[in-house]
Amino acid sequence: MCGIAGIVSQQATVNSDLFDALTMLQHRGQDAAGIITNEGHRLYLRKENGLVRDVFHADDQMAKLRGNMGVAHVRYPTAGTSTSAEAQPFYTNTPFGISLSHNGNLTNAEELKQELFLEDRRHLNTESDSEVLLNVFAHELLQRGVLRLTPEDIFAAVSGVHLRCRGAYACVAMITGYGVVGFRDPYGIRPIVYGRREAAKGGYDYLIASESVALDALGYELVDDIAPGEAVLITLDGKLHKRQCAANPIYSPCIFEHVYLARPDSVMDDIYVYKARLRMGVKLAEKILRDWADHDIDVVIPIPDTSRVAGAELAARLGVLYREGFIKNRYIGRTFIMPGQAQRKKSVRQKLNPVDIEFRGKNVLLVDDSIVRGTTSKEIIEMARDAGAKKVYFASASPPVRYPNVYGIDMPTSSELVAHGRSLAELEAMLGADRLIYQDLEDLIDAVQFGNPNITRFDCSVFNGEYITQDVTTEYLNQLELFRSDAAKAARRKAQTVIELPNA
Ligand SMILES: O=P(O)(O)OC[C@H]1O[C@H](OP(=O)(O)OP(=O)(O)O)[C@H](O)[C@@H]1O
Ligand SMILES: NC(=O)CC[C@H](N)C(=O)O
Ligand SMILES: [Mg+2]
Repeated sequence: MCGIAGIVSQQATVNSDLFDALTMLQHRGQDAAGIITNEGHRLYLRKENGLVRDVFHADDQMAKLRGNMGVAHVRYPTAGTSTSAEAQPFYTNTPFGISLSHNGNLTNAEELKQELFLEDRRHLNTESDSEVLLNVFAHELLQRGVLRLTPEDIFAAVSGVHLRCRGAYACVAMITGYGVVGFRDPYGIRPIVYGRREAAKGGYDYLIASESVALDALGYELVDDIAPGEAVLITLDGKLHKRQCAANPIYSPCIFEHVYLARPDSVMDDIYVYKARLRMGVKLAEKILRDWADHDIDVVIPIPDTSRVAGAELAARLGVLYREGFIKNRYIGRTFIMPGQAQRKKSVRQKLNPVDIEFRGKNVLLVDDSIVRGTTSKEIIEMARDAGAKKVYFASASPPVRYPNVYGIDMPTSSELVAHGRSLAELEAMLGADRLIYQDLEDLIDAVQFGNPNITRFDCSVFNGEYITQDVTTEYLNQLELFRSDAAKAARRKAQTVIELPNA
């Protein structure tokens, strides 16, 4: 769930707008950030590990990113390694000079790598699936055999990508001297929207981004989502062209965006994330009232940040006090998307501190949006007890996360998921809760789908193990586990002795 952005502007420079867009998307990736811009025949790139504000810390670095068109990225790795060489945007020089930012994860990257080497004669320099995707797009464009591009050529190349790539991809690609194209896989697994802003000298500036919050902050009005399989091209002269490039697109966005990944103030696929989270709170309250009518909950306490919206509504519907019993240190990032378990565990205690008067002698219901590895819930339950709570109940606004994600969330290993293979009673004991309540999957789907009944299915694979692309075999999952478990990643980090050749 990286964050991507692309701008074609009628003004002179896009560097600060891309920086601002990335800052609005920081919650989607904390590992690395990058911006590439284009002026005339030249490209200007800066990418590095770190948060947006650290990567672009000096004014002169920003000033060097020249031009009125560019694409940008914040990374949360799901493939390859987390070295700066795999930070994005990626660049390839043939044909035309193409730069690409990708959110998602390809499920056939290994086969494509072979094809690219053996048949297309293209060189890949990293383990990143995004570099694979870029080279497939580049090869498809090269196959057009033209010197002067037209929108038709770009759309044909995107169609070619849809035929060859499987998995999740929401992308922005910049073709040097020509324009920026945004496209989305035929299932629309990861989000991507576009908007426009009137330019001072006439016409429009266009911004394509992962979430609408990026548009809000920069004064762009949301035009639409890019539909599954669709491509939206903005040429340097400010013209917009769009086309459905997939033969059989099927809207199936990832439901976990609404649970945790996205900001609540984003609207994606016409669904207001904030409202979806309120409805998750309503559904959870209904379940508690249904199954545990004589509950003795004194106070509902959310686990900041993401569960706040659902938690407040849950408390209101139960008619129970809602209190901010945990105070969050605003300088610690999101723990779930941190790279290693040791760092995640330490961060929970650094990040959240209890206000003990809200716990002392009370039966508290702690609410979180999800329980994934159990890092947060286990620590928090212990902290609530230490703060003097009489009973500690725990509710999750989503169902148990039991299966790996292969579409751009780094949950590759079922054994790392606390709910995998465990019953409710086992989980209660393991996490140390007096009672554990999970949202039912049908209720979660209802809560999200209510915002846009036209979407008839969601990717819920982390909850039900059904992978909508239908190409995810046990063998693939085993390979993924071997390569991307916390232990495997740590070993690779240690063994990394090669001097990097940054892409571009
Ligand atoms: O079971 P776990 O493996 O701990 O993962 C789940 C937790 O991680 C996320 O919080 P995070 O700190 O990433 O971000 P937030 O501040 O947006 O809630 C999520 O909101 C849960 O609190
Ligand atoms: N989370 C993502 O979208 C990751 C994008 C890409 N697979 C990478 O690892 O860089
Ligand atoms: Mg959280």
